[in-house]
Amino acid sequence: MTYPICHFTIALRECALNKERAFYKAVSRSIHSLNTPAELKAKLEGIIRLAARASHCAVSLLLIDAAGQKLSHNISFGLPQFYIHKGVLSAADSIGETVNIQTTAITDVQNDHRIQFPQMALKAGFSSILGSPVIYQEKVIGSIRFYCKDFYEFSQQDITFAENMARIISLAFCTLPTTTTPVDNTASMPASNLKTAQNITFAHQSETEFARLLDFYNIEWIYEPRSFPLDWEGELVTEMFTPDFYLPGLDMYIELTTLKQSLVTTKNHKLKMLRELYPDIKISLLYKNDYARLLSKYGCGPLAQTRAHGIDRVLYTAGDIAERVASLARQISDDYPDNRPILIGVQRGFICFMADLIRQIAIPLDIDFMTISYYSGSNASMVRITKDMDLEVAGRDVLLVEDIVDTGITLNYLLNHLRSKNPASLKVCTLLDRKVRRLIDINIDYVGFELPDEFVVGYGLDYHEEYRNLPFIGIPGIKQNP
Ligand SMILES: O=P(O)(O)OC[C@H]1O[C@H](OP(=O)(O)OP(=O)(O)O)[C@H](O)[C@@H]1O
Ligand SMILES: Nc1nc2[nH]cnc2c(=O)[nH]1
Repeated sequence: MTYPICHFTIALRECALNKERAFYKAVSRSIHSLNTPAELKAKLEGIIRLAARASHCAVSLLLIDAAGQKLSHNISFGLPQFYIHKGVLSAADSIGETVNIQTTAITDVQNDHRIQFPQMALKAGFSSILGSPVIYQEKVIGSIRFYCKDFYEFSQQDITFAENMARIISLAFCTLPTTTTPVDNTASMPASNLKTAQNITFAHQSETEFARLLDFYNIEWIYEPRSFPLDWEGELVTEMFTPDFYLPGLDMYIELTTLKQSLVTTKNHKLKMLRELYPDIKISLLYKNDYARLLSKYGCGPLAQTRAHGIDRVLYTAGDIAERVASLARQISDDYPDNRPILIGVQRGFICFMADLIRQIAIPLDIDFMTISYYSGSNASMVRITKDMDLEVAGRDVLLVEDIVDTGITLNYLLNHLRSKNPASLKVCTLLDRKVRRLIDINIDYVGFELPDEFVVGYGLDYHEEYRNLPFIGIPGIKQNP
């Protein structure tokens, strides 16, 4: 099918008049891509990439599943892997563009009830989101979303751009046979259909390897996100430089280099020019051996890598954890200014968390421990205490510290036990909260991270007693025995 460009002149003019050439170029190029013989997926990837580059946002195409309930990231650019796989998004409870059939803006994701994974948005550093519905055969089939790092009041130009890109995506779907509805099927898609280092076409092997390392460590990256003009003849750009990667977490561009001396010399020259022309831009030229140095800034590195044998990917780096633990410790210090709480740890997974937490708490406190074990009762798994606390709890403020709350069975049992000892107050602090698996609804006062539905190890958590000493929390490659 061929789309005459004149159909879009109004949209093009709107963009051209309203905002930067970047929007105009992205709309124009996306329309042109519709008429190329490329496959649908390649066209959509191109359109999302153009939208991301023009808007300087991470951009994702989310599609609704066949049942009309679940919304999943299908093609995205600039989103970290943990954010893409963060868990099930309910189409009805999500930010609403797919239900209200209109472009929807959220300017502060941390304080908006429509955001289903605020912790993940916080970790990814997103502050504002703009979503516009994608309509196919008069039905909303998904949405294009723009994720901004800044708190941003989206302008009419941004909204017009999002709507135009959504319309172009709808038209791209028109190349499907008319009997097919383009619903999300990412759950059943092989992993290689998702955007990872495995399915981007990189120019060089070293870039593929570097992207895999970044994916492994869950470090957000964007491939070739921006070209910097370096030389001009009049208005015409005669020399450009496109760094290989941008790492939003470090606000740094990375250019990888091979050992070919001729290329290194040219790249060094271009980098020198770039630094002179754009002094605020941080860029590094990396040799292969420099990767480790860079990764160590994230609290991971060669040491962690060797110990991480069998880990598929890192969910929270040592740096992420340290940041969250410090923030929880600040909250706890503020909440118990005068009354020396007792922090109770539950053996054994709590060990790293509690050790780090108490060292960041700025008020006097006591610590104590309990050990529990599980056994099979007549028709269910039961918990029992094999080592109780040593300190007297009556009349004291008690804070129970857990590494993870999953079904809530353990916590429920422990809270009932502690309540019977008449503490003055009883609160719970957990590093990880996997709400999706909850069987007993319990209020948790301090939560480090809301965990997606993944079995995790590291930082005290084990799989058959392995991995407790990893400095990060990751997802093991093995399937967990229930
Ligand atoms: O919410 P629930 O489903 O009850 O699960 C939570 C429990 O699981 C973990 O312990 P685990 O059994 O892994 O033992 P460990 O602390 O010795 O690693 C954690 O420390 C909690 O006590
Ligand atoms: N190691 C580990 N222990 C758990 N206990 C309950 N959930 C988990 C988990 O995800 N990992």
